[in-house]
Amino acid sequence: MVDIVLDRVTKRFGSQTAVDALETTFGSGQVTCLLGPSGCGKTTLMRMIAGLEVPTAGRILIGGRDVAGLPPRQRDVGMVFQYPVMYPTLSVAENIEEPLRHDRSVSGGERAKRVDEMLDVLDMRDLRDALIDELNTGLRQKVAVGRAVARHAEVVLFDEPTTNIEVDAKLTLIRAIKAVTTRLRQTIVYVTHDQTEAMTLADSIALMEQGRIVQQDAPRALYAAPRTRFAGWFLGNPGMNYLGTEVRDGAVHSPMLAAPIPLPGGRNGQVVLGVRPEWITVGAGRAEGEVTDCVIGIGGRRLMTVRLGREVVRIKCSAAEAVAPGGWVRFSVPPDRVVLFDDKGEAIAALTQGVPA
Ligand SMILES: Nc1ncnc2c1ncn2[C@@H]1O[C@H](COP(=O)(O)OP(=O)(O)OP(=O)(O)O)[C@@H](O)[C@H]1O
Repeated sequence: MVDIVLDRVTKRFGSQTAVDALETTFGSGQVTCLLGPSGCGKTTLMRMIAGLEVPTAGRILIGGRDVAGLPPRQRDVGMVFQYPVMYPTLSVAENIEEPLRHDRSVSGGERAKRVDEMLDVLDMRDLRDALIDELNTGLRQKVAVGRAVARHAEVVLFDEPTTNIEVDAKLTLIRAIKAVTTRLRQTIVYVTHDQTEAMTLADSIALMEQGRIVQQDAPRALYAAPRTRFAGWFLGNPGMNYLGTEVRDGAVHSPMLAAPIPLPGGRNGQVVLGVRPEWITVGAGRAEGEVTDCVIGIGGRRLMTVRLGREVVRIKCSAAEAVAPGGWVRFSVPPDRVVLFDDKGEAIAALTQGVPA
């Protein structure tokens, strides 16, 4: 197994910096998801790892080896793209086997074994002899996954492989990718702007904004303890609530808190209190606001929009707890579910809480 080390990797297109002095490691045998808004540099970074784009500055090391100057073929990197290239007149099994035929180190017996392994883990045994032309886009993409990983490359790169797939087939494909990555423990870099996909697949999420990785953490840690307001907003549906909150006598005062939270450093003034909609407890508390909207979400949960003074708070709750628009609701937040941010939008480290379950 190999890790991927990025050593101040930069890519500029003219005056535009697409990737900005990235310095990090993508763990060996792990799935790292590159997540971020459109244009933040995910694909460019991926293409540099693959050798399809040359960095303007910095080094990329795969398994300790500087890959500068190595063409894509010599990098031992498999790839799955949005639009896979396949042989329409060959069967599923033949398509998976095809790249292995070019590898002299893989014997005929070994090839057959790997094709069987792929059909098995992708749950495609029944489709072994089906032609690619007969498959829908979701199944074709599964075959593309099989082709890319059957080579047993040390590194496999996925560039938004589920983008063109219908919703139902998407879940099946994600499950298949999860099964493959868990079984083979290759080092995976997976580009997506779909946070659910990243939360499902990733051992580690590298959240990108404007060519930089702003936070790299396990999905649960990134979700529970965002280090910036951007991270709190980008993850979650909807993202974190942010409320301007007063600091007085060395403590944070908010009607949402049962008691003030002491703030080290003796600062006074304002901080921003961040809280996720589902972390708010409904039914009791000092905060009371008017419900302006209430909609049904995933699993029958309700998303209420509540006016609290001049602020707007979104709250996720059960159907039984929900209050119709025009009604009033009381609510509170436990102190260990609060993230405080300074005026630059950075979490106040001393108060970043542990990762709640
Ligand atoms: N070949 C190129 N020439 C000029 N600019 C480019 C080129 N490739 C990418 N860029 C620019 O670099 C920035 C990063 O692009 P990139 O495609 O890497 O982002 P992304 O995060 O993958 O976006 P998306 O999610 O939309 O695919 C963008 O501003 C883009 O316009």
